[in-house]
Amino acid sequence: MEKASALLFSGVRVDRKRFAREIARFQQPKKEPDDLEGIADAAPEALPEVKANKKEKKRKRKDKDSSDAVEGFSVFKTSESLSSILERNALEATSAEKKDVEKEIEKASILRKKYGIHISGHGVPPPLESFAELSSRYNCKPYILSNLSQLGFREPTPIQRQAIPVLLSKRDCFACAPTGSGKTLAFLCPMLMKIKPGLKNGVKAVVLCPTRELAAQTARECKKLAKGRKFYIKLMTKELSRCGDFEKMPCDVIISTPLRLDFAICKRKLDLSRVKYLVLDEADKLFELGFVEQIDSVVKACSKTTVVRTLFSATLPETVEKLASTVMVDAVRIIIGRKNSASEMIKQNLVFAGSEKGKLLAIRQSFSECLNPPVLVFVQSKERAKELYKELAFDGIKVDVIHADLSQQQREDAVDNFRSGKTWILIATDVVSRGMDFKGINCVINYDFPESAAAYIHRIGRSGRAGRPGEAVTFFTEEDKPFLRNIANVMAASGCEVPSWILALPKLRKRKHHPQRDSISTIPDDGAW
Ligand SMILES: Nc1ncnc2c1ncn2[C@@H]1O[C@H](COP(=O)(O)OP(=O)(O)OP(=O)(O)O)[C@@H](O)[C@H]1O
Repeated sequence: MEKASALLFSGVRVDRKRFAREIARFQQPKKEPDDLEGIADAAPEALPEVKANKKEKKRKRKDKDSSDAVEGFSVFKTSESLSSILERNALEATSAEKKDVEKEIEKASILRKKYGIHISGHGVPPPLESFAELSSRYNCKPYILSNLSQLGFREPTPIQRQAIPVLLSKRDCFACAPTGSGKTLAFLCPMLMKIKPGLKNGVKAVVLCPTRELAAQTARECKKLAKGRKFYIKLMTKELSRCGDFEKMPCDVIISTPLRLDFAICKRKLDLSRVKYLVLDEADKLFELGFVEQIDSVVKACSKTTVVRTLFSATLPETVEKLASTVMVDAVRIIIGRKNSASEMIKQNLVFAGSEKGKLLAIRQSFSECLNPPVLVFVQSKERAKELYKELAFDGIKVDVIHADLSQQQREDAVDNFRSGKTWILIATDVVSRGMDFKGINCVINYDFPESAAAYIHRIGRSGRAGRPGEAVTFFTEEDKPFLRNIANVMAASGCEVPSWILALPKLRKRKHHPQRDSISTIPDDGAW
């Protein structure tokens, strides 16, 4: 991660000469009563960071949007929240006004408690009580409310209640909420409310996702929410990134993987200097080494001083927060429930299968006894995905497979067929473990033990979405045993029963588990058949 940190944002710097006056202003000591609010509401593990943040220099951006592009990140921004109004008007406010504001703060605090919302950062705007507040508080255009209603979304989910007001007040934001809890809408809704459609001003918003499938899904969701307004929402396809004429093409929102966007920036001169809104979805994945250079390039290209940067994921390790905080300005941190935990809607089980052969027997037996499609089966590599597919297809089950060796069209078909019910069982590598919203998956089977607790949380999070119940079964063999504890901790934290001997296993320093496994085959290795 250190190497990543050195590489990432290496080109970023603030023009100190140019912003000398502002820097001097913000270096002056300033009373911050709102931090107390953050501490009171913060999740227990967030507290040390809140304290640490207090010691940091507070940076603010200019009040008004400015199209001035600087190389690097800037600097000033003010959010007009209740708490900052309280601070500003402390002296003049009448006692009646003060009481009103105090009441509002208390109301916000009660709402946060009710929905398990933990925040840190100063001057955090109160959560939404309902979607109707989008218009009463933020002047939301009717088309968005009408689209929300058509999508059947009656109430905001907890992450939407808090993240939408934070992003509408133009604050940078780290958001961590369970899988299937509506994070996509939490960043798309304020994004569409904040930008204006039209040919002028080029690209206004960028959403980065780690896989093409997730980028395509997010683009579709964005179009649904934007229905009725003439937004140009572009999914960055391979063809577009290689041949797109971005100077002529109207484009308000780009949704892309890092590689394709970086390619378009470098080779097709895609101009992102007027982007107002940058989302890194599945941020912890994007901050892994393979993506770092491309993320750096995109972040630098989004050079508008007032760009709002936001990171979303169901798992946000501290290392990622630390790295990202070097580029975030005056950010708000939102955690729903417990940080880095699995959705409580999923019933989780561990199954000892002994050996690789035992796993094949166990999955066959479970499908023959009770197959309740749709079922998603994860394996650790594309080779193993192909092997398991051969075995199960031979059993005459409606099974399909998805992995990185397939063409784009084959991957899209696999996803579509699974969504439409043509495929009952989808065997997959981790290409679809994050973000994919396959509605109504009944069971996720971790045929191969996941490489980490984070991978486990995302994989099983393909079921139990949007308040529906789900189930997850994880096979383990002798060689997986030393890694059981990490997963068992996640299970216990979300209320599942775990045998005590597993929780008593020694802690492991090694985080990732990628064992060499025997191939998946019914044919014995000794060739006796
Ligand atoms: N307010 C809402 N009311 C009801 N359903 C909602 C609401 N917001 C989103 N949903 C639905 O919840 C499901 C999960 O949403 P989404 O895919 O955004 O989850 P997520 O938190 O991003 O999950 P992941 O961490 O796996 O990416 C989707 O089917 C979405 O349509």
